[in-house]
Amino acid sequence: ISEYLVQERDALLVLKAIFNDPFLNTNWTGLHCYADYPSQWYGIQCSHDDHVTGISLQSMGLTGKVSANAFAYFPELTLISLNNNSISGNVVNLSSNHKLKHIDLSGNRLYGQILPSLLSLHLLESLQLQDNSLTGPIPEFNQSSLKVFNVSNNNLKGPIPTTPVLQSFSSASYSNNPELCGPPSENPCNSSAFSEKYTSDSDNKDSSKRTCKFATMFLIFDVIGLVAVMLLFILYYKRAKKLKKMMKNMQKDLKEDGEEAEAEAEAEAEERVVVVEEKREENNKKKLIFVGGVEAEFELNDLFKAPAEGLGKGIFGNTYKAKLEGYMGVKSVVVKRLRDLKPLSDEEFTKQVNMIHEHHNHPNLLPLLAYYYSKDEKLLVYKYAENGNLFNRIHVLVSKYAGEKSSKDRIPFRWSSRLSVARGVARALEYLHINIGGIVPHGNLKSTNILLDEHETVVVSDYGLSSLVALPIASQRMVSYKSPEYQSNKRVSRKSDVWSYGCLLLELLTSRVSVHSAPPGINGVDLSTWVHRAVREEWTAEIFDPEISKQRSASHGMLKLLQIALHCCDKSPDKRPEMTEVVRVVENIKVVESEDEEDLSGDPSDDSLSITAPAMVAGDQRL
Ligand SMILES: Nc1ncnc2c1ncn2[C@@H]1O[C@H](COP(=O)(O)OP(=O)(O)OP(=O)(O)O)[C@@H](O)[C@H]1O
Repeated sequence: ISEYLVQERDALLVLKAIFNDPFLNTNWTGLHCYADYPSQWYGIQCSHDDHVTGISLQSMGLTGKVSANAFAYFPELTLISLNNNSISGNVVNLSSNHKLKHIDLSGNRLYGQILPSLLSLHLLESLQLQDNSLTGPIPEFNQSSLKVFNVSNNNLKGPIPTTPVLQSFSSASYSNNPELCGPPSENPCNSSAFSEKYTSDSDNKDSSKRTCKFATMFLIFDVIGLVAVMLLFILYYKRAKKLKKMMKNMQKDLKEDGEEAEAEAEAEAEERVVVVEEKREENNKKKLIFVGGVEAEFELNDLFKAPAEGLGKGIFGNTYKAKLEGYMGVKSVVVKRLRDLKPLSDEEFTKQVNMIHEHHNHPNLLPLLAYYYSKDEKLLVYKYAENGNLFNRIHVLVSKYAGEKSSKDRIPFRWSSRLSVARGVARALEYLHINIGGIVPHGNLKSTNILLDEHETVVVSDYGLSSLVALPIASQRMVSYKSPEYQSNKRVSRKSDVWSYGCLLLELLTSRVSVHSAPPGINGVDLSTWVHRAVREEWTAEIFDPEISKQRSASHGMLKLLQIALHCCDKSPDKRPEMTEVVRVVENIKVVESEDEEDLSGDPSDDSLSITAPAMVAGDQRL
């Protein structure tokens, strides 16, 4: 392979050593960046001639101090995205990466100044450095290509340069830098601490007087200093001879001592190796614990060695799909690397996990296969759900025909499939509410946690984990904590799960993303408010996803499900139904036999849904 590719591979290996991440340590093993074998270089994008073009390692809990030239050996790099890690060091020198278009280093622990060398990146389109500890002034960015810029939540100082490009961004791009001033920030430059440094004209006279005084004082100090240095020099000269003699003796002693010290250091290093070995052995002794009668078909090492694909980062940490080929029964498994948990002892963790697998035996709950616990690593291993999650099924378009890029569509998601999802989730939630104690049995019911297995059976994931999450994180990220009761009196209960179920039903019926469970970066709608508004403003026919609303024979069932959804979403928890009641009503909705019966006239205003829905929403929503 060419010298350049070797250089790039070596630079990746340096990064690997810096991050020292157990997953990357086992995954980054390729000879060099092959476009065809991305799994050997997780997060690395390669060009067709095998150069590194992108480094995309977001939210992986990476640590380590990145050196200034860590990226200098990737001349083809167009993207660096390391956001939401804990990487420290200065903002790296990227002046030799002329092709860079996107830099996202936000949410790390970077410090020091933003390097002016970034000004030489003429193709730069986005620069995101927010949520770090950067200091100093903002360089005068003026690349016309720059469309996204964010340096908020740092400690940057001084006036924002008046270049047209920097002035075109909103104040949000600069917020929370107390010593940054001038437009577009909301902090005027003549105020507060800033004014002391960048003095106004009226202060200039005073300051020049002060400068004069200081100059005289400095002159006196200089003279005194000079005399002192001369005296010291004479003293030094006198003692030099004595010192020379002492040095000679010392060198002799040192030589003898050095031999002894070397031997000591060697012994110390050997001792350290033994400790590390012992620790490694201790970890190895801890094995994957298989639960629920699952046969131990693979070991921890197999998981680490298996080709892995990142599925995403959730509230508990990163989730990977690992392909274990050659094992009977299980082909792919999902590994959740638990991070950001409440501090837990081995016993507490095991108790919680036992609670999960003791109750996993329900056809609509995703079974836990195994778990692993050590001080540094906590893993949960689940069965891989072949047909993905409900969020993607509802919202994501896929290529209709392989190879035809323009023809994109959704996998058909007919009324009967949606009804069976509503039923499966209701049954799973009822089971959790009846069988698992605790205040919030699920706590995070949303469409990315509803999975479809190889038989299209709906399985709910992430149950039994809510009590592992610390309250500040739970209140930011878990769906139950978005409920009206948590907003008003900071309390959640099983009824918060019922509310989440109502939101999920509305997502299922409308095919709109719910604001309460939208994945990061995706905007959603407050669906309950939106449905009520749709009725009030008489565009009721638009509530339902056209894909199902044209199945006219199912309209009664759809209205019934909408009624249940709104009842579950009632602002007052006491007025919401129990899940047992919900299951009863959802089970009673008739499955329409013929799915082909469609209203081909395409006139939505003629739909019975638009006549019945207002009465239902305005009137009694009880089940
Ligand atoms: N067993 C599984 N089979 C298939 N896909 C899964 C499985 N478990 C999780 N996923 C998918 O992997 C992705 C990441 O999951 P993860 O649970 O880490 O985060 P999340 O569901 O997006 O958020 P949260 O942690 O808040 O629930 C999601 O898209 C999820 O649907």
